[in-house]
Amino acid sequence: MITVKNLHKTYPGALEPSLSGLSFSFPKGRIAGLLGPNGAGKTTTISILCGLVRADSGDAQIFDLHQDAHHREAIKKMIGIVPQQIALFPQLSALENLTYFGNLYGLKGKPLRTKIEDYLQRFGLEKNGKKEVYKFSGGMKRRTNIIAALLHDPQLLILDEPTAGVDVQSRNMILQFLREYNQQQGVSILYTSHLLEEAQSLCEEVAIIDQGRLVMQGQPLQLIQQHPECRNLEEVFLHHTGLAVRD
Ligand SMILES: Nc1ncnc2c1ncn2[C@@H]1O[C@H](COP(=O)(O)OP(=O)(O)OP(=O)(O)O)[C@@H](O)[C@H]1O
Repeated sequence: MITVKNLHKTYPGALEPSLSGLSFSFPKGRIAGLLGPNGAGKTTTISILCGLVRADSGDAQIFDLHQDAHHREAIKKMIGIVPQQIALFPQLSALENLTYFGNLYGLKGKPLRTKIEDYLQRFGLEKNGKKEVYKFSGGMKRRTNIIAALLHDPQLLILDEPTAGVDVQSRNMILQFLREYNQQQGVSILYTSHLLEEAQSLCEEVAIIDQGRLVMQGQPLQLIQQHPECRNLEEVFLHHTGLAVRD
C-alpha cells in the first residue's frame, strides 16, 4: 500500500497551503496515477512520500512503513525517484552519469556495468552511452533520467511527469517500458501527470487532486462509468476541477 493520510503542507512564507488534508491510498503492485492541474500539489505529495519534503502534519506510508526519521533510509532503498527536472550532469556521458548514480546505491564493477548496458539497450540508447548528456535530445535525457532510478531495483518507482517535453516515440517507449516493468517485475509505479488521456491508458488506479485535496479516486473506467455525461477521464477531470485556468 502507498498511503497518505490527512497531509497538510504550507511552504515557509507561502500565503496559501499546498496540501490541505490530502488522503488517498493505492494498493501494492499497481500502476497508479496522481493527477491534477498545475499547482494541485502532486510534486509536493510525492516529495513528502520520498522524504524530500516534510509535511506539517499527517502521515505518509510506503508499503506500510511510515515516512519518518526511523524509516527514511529503508524507504530510500525501496524507491526509485524520477524527478520532473532532468537530474543528470550535462558534461558527463550517459555511462558516467549512470555509473555515478549506481555507485550512490552501492553498486559497482561488472554487475553495474552490465545493468547499465542492458538498460541503455532497453531504452534505445546503446549507441549513445559515451556521448555527453548535454548533446542529448529531450527524449534521450528523459530516458537516461529514468534509467538512473532503476539501477538499484526499486520496489516502487515514482515518476514526476515522466513524459513532459518528449516526442511521441520516446513517450511510447517510456509508457511501454512502465507497463512491462510493472507486469514482469511486479514493481509498483506511482506517476504524476496532467495528461489525462495518457493516464487513462496507463493507470489501473488514479487519484485526482486539486488545491491540495482529493477530488476523487478509483479505476479510470469506473470513474468514467460513474459519470454518464463524460466520455473519458479528461471530461471527468474537468467536470470536477472546472474550466478555470490555474496559476
Ligand atoms: N518550494 C516551494 N515554496 C513555496 N511554494 C511552493 C514550493 N513548491 C511548490 N509550491 C506551491 O505549492 C503548490 C503546489 O505545488 P506543486 O508543485 O506540488 O504542484 P503540482 O501539482 O506538482 O504542479 P505542476 O503540475 O505545475 O507541477 C503551488 O501553489 C506551488 O506554487
